[in-house]
Amino acid sequence: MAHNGAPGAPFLCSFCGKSQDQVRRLIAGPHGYCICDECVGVCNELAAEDDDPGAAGAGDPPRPREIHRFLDRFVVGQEAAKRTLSVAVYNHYKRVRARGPVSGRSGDRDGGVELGKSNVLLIGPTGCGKTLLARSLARLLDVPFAIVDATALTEAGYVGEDVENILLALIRAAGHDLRRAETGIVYIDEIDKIARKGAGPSTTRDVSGEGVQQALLKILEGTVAGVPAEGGRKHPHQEVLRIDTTDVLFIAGGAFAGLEEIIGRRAGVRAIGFGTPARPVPVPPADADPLAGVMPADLVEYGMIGELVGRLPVVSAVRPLDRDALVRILTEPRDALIRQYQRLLELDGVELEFTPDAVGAIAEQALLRRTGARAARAILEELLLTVMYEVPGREDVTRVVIDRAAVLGNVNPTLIPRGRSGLGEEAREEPREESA
Ligand SMILES: Nc1ncnc2c1ncn2[C@@H]1O[C@H](COP(=O)(O)OP(=O)(O)OP(=O)(O)O)[C@@H](O)[C@H]1O
Ligand SMILES: [Zn+2]
Repeated sequence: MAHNGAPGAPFLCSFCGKSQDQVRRLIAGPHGYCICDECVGVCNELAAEDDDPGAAGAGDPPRPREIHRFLDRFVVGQEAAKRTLSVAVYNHYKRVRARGPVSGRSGDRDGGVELGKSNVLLIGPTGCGKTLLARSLARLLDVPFAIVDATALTEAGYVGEDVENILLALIRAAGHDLRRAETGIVYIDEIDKIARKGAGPSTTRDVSGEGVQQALLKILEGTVAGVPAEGGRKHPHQEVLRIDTTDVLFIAGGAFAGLEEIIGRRAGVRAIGFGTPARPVPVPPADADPLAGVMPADLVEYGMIGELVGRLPVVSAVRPLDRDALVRILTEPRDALIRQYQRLLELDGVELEFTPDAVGAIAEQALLRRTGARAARAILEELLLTVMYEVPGREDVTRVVIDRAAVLGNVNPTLIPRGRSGLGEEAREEPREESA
């Protein structure tokens, strides 16, 4: 290591040996050691790699079982989707590693075998964990994650956003580090809303969804895309970022309302087709998920173009959340909704307590709204509005108890003052009609 001891001698970087006039900046440390700006940069990169174990390159990708276990910490139920995603993600990052870094790649082949991408299509009702699954995967792998809405996209030439803007969202999520962006995950929400016009029950778009689907093909498959650095439309004077999407994992999600009927009809047609079937068509059990048996042809009939379906080879379904699942979502995950509000009130020095039947009542009310766990948040928000309004500044209140009656809106939550410990009926606040 160069040591800057000799008087009069030029200062040198102790790491690379360059002198002050060969670098932009030379920083002197104690005992005559120095470091130049270039070496600081290298050190930063090394440090970033160290605390970035999931990113492409270092180490083995987590095994499907580990991925599943990690997802369990954040997502309640949806076991089928977790299994499928665990395998798809494991295979995806295994392929990425088998090929090596994008920059040093000779071609897309590995020992002559084409390692195709396994982008994922997640179907199922709204608010049941599709986005959460994708987000949790990105968290596990420590890769950049972007959510984009398919309804905002248009094919080139129409008013709206070019599909390349999907990648801009990813680049931003990667802190404008293109190499890192190339290892990320993109969740494309509402993919069902770009179904072809005239097909499927949900055709609300004016601009042909088919064009958008076409435009998505290349990006999903893997291409070097040009992304306008400022977003919006491409124009000649704009800086264009080049990003290779070969290693980007795309997860598309959509509710596909009405798909059950298409699946059912297909299954039914086969059963009552010409002649009597030689063997009876197996009837799925009554409680089976109707979406679980989805075939590519069903998605095409729904209005997705075949090529796009082909580029989303891994398909899985999330199920509607039942009362039980909603109760667990409210209470179990690390950042469960009820825990969030408890923490919030803790900051005011107040303990927030829900009786078990109160949690059940919240779940039941949420079921009625048919927006999955999203409804639970809305209900809690409405329920706790009075509490969150009243409690700050009320030095006398130490505990708030929410029971079933409070959830059902018959009475206000019980505010328990200092010195009292039980659920005193006399402490219950009367529903108030505040005069302004
Ligand atoms: N299975 C689940 N486990 C835990 N929390 C869930 C689950 N499903 C939904 N949630 C909660 O509800 C919120 C909304 O869910 P999410 O965004 O995953 O819905 P989605 O299925 O992607 O719906 P959409 O297609 O409308 O975006 C999540 O942020 C999460 O808090
Ligand atoms: Zn140096």
